Amino acid sequence: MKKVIPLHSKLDPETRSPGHTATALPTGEALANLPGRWSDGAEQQLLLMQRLIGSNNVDTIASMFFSWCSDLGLADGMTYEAVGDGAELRFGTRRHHSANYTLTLDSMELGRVSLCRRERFSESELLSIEQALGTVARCLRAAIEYQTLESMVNQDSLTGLGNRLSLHKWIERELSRTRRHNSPLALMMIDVDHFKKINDRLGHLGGDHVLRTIANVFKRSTRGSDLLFRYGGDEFTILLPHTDLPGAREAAKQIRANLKRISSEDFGLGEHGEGLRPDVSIGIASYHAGDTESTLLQRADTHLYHAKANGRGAICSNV
Ligand SMILES: Nc1nc2c(ncn2[C@@H]2O[C@H](COP(=O)(O)OP(=O)(O)OP(=O)(O)O)[C@@H](O)[C@H]2O)c(=O)[nH]1
Repeated sequence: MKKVIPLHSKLDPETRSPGHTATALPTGEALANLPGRWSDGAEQQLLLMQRLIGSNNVDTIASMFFSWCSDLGLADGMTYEAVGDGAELRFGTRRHHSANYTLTLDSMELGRVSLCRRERFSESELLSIEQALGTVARCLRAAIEYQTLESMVNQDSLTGLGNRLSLHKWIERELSRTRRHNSPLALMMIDVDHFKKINDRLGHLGGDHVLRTIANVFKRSTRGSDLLFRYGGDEFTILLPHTDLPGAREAAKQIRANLKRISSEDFGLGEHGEGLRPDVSIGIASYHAGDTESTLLQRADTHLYHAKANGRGAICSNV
């Protein structure tokens, strides 16, 4: 029969037993005086902690917890449902008996864990799992906080693309990869045409919606390996690793073609309709031996300037 531990199980060590930290590892004299069963348990918990310490990635923590459970025969399969986007990670094999937990720590939601096994879970096994989940919860909280801070530092909050700071980091990384492997690299500078007019007619919030919609077109029009950034205002940069100039020009054409497919309603243009439909100008530079971040950016910017000067809605590059 299916054994299910209800969601909102007593997992938070602070609420599980006030004044008693269920997941705290006994140390020194206290550990020496514990009965064998408990020192075995403490050893297992210590092993888990050693695996988890230093990991600031939610997926890695979930995977390490599952491998710990699996090594101890505590689970054949596991799912972890993250908070926020609800992304689900699956490990091992699905089985009949399950133990389900919602992880919270100090009122912060940390996701749902469901462990499953062919055999029923015994009370002492469930206790071990719950103690371990206390440790996992602390590591998850630190990882989630770390990832939130990291995205605040590197992400543009309006569009979800990388910001200028992360562009700087990625160009450096991709340039050294290109030099090492002698592989092509291209960079696009994109500027929305007459965006001031759009802003003036739709207001700042309407303008923001147009920028977000355009950014989504960039995401859909490029490869998973391409790196997208908002350079600032209505200007964007796309870094295309392993892409030569003809490839980058194709990608730029695809972006403009996909922009044309967006309806006026989706852009939120209201009664202004087609007259206000946004287009973009694109300047492309491909890597030349000796290029640095600034020479690559400068060349793409010069080509963008020519695209603007040529009447906008154009793509310019070095060939
Ligand atoms: N809605 C919105 N507008 C922004 C944001 N950042 C910058 N802008 C506006 O973007 C507009 C950029 O306009 P300009 O740089 O003058 O260029 P343009 O009107 O696009 O003209 P061309 O580039 O020459 O085709 C300005 O009106 C800025 O106020 C933002 O985050 N949201």
